Amino acid sequence: MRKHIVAGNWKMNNDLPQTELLITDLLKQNQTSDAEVMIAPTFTNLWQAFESLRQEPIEVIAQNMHFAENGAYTGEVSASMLKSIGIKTVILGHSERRAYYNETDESLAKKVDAALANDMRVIFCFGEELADRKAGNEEAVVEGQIKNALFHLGADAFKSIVLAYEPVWAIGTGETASPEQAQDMHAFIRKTLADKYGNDVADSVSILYGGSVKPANAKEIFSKPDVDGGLIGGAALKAEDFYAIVNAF
Ligand SMILES: O=C(CO)COP(=O)(O)O
Repeated sequence: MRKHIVAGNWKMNNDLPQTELLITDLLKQNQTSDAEVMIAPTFTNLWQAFESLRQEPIEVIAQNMHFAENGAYTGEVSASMLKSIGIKTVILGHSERRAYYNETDESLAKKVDAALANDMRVIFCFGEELADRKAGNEEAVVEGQIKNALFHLGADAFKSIVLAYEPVWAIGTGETASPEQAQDMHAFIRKTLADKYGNDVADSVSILYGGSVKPANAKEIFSKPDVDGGLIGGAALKAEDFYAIVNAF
């Protein structure tokens, strides 16, 4: 059975007092589903969030990291630094990082290696832009992003990889992929994995959907057989909405 995962990507939202308030609200919610729940606050609040949730079934994860262990990389944070405060999972390759910070398949491959070398789990994000979909190139784009950043790995490494399909045109726009579009792409991703690594690996990797998931559409999206969870942006900033999504499984 693949794990169901619902992860909240808080992006550059919530200062420390707001982070504490939202965590207090999250802890008032009731979980009725089997999903693993994660939140990704910004770097400055990771330690506080981790401490507040140490005994709770909510994992605190990071939004990004550098591929180097340490050195002259002003403004960056390494895997071992994250690990030293208890963080075990990192989001890599978010489309905002690709678009605004020049992250490429090549730099992401190095980040994935650094995370795995530090025994961290990776939520690897990818997805096509609107122009790609309009041109009918969405599968080729997604396949390229996965192959270039991940296909140097051995099959065993996929125990520590979660995939997150986030079509860029659906992020923060209010426009979601239809449940059928999400299912079609997730099935294609699983087939791409199966062709390279075999069915055992393909069937064991959780594939999350991200892009304007809301309480109103989560149930239908999560009902699709190849959708194993969600990476949630805007709706993760309200505890009731986030748990309505967590409980949509
Ligand atoms: O980018 C996302 C999660 O990483 C999705 O953001 P929204 O849910 O705000 O569309």
